[in-house]
Amino acid sequence: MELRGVEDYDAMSVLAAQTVYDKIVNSERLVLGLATGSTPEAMYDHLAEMLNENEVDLSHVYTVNLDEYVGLADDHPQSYHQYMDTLFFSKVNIPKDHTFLPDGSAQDLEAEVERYEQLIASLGGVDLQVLGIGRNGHIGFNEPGTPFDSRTHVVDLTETTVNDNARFFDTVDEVPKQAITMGLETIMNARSILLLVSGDEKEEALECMIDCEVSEELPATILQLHRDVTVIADDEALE
Ligand SMILES: N[C@@H]1[C@@H](O)[C@H](O)[C@@H](COP(=O)(O)O)O[C@@H]1O
Repeated sequence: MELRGVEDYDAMSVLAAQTVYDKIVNSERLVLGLATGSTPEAMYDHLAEMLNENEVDLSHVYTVNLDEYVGLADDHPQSYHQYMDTLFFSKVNIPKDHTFLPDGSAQDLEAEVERYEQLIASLGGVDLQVLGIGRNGHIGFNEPGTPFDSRTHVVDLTETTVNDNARFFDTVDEVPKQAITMGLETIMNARSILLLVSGDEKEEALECMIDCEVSEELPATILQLHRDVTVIADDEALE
């Protein structure tokens, strides 16, 4: 695991964007795993700017997102579909039919998780997976206790996660209580992982991800077992 410390949120975002940019321009074909949440927001901004300034052709890029809330339609303002459209896809020219997220409004959720896992496999797996981390050490929406051999699945969100994400909704009651997420094995199958961590509220989760014994109770500790993880963390998260 390579740990790169940077001064602040913006420095983290620029370095992350540069890392993804380099991978895009140096690949003949690339499957990018993408994350949502507040952490990667500025990375998407910088990345879109770099790609547009240099008029980079993106026809070789495919994207698969980590997760989506259950029960929110694609056009719901707080759905991850909307997040990705607003913050990234609408700003760059990745072909529309190359971008994928789980369908949280699917009637048959079991069929949907199976479809999504198959889709990732049919793309040839993820080359570079961008990740954030929850305060309780979750990655994607894999909450503490999720089996390490999990594939894409439906999860019940913990109270901590529901409360943490309530800031994006009008009231906490509007936060969905379930989500579809790539599983821990799905994430570990990515050839490279880029984990972004910012802010003092993530300090404990980061410290534990690096130093705690690997345990299903602390999902992010599984990353200690991956061969190619780069962590970009800012001073507040590292202090
Ligand atoms: N499902 C997302 C994760 O993918 C994200 O990494 C994490 C941290 O979010 P934030 O970056 O807003 O702190 O929680 C959310 O629940």
